[in-house]
Amino acid sequence: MGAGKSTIGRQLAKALHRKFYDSDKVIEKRTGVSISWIFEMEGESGFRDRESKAIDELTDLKKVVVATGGGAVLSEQNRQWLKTRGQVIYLSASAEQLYRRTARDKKRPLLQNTDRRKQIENLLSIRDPLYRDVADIIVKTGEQSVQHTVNEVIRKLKELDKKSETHENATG
Ligand SMILES: Nc1ncnc2c1ncn2[C@@H]1O[C@H](COP(=O)(O)OP(=O)(O)O)[C@@H](O)[C@H]1O
Ligand SMILES: O=C(O)C1=C[C@@H](OP(=O)(O)O)[C@@H](O)[C@H](O)C1
Ligand SMILES: [Mg+2]
Repeated sequence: MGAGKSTIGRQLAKALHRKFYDSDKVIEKRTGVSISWIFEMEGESGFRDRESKAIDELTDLKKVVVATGGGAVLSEQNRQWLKTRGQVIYLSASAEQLYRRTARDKKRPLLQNTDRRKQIENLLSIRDPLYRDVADIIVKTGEQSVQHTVNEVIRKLKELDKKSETHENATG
């Protein structure tokens, strides 16, 4: 949360002339209520079920950019879909950066009414290995501008394409 998936994802899609989908927004549009409301009515597990359905559908589309929610990697099935159906970008950030970027947040239920700093550190320590497990590329998001980070993602995606071309040529 606060790494920049929604912000960078939207700009990346623009730059690549692809359609953009944010799984949280898809869920909100579909249900007509907010993510917070879903957490309140159905608990986290109800939200995760809806999220998984959205991830399945969105990762099945071709030539799109998808931003997931930060907890999507908790599901083994979601990780499998992400790994096998597309290229996964891990936008990594320090706990301190995530803390600062979510300072005024009221929309992320997991960050409300809690020691936000501890919660971010805790979630990051559980999730960082999962993000690394699914990621094809990792891009650090620090103090740089959104545009800078988008350019960095595009550069690394090109590198990845080159690598897979070389591999294909070598293996026939
Ligand atoms: N690379 C970045 N540099 C500075 N601020 C950023 C960056 N990415 C996102 N932000 C800011 O951080 C906040 C959270 O970003 P968001 O895209 O909602 O993250 P996520 O979808 O990963 O939770 C937004 O206010 C956004 O403008
Ligand atoms: O990390 C999480 O578990 C969550 C992250 C949120 O999305 P962002 O990562 O876009 O904030 C949203 O899916 C929900 O509040 C749960
Ligand atoms: Mg988001």
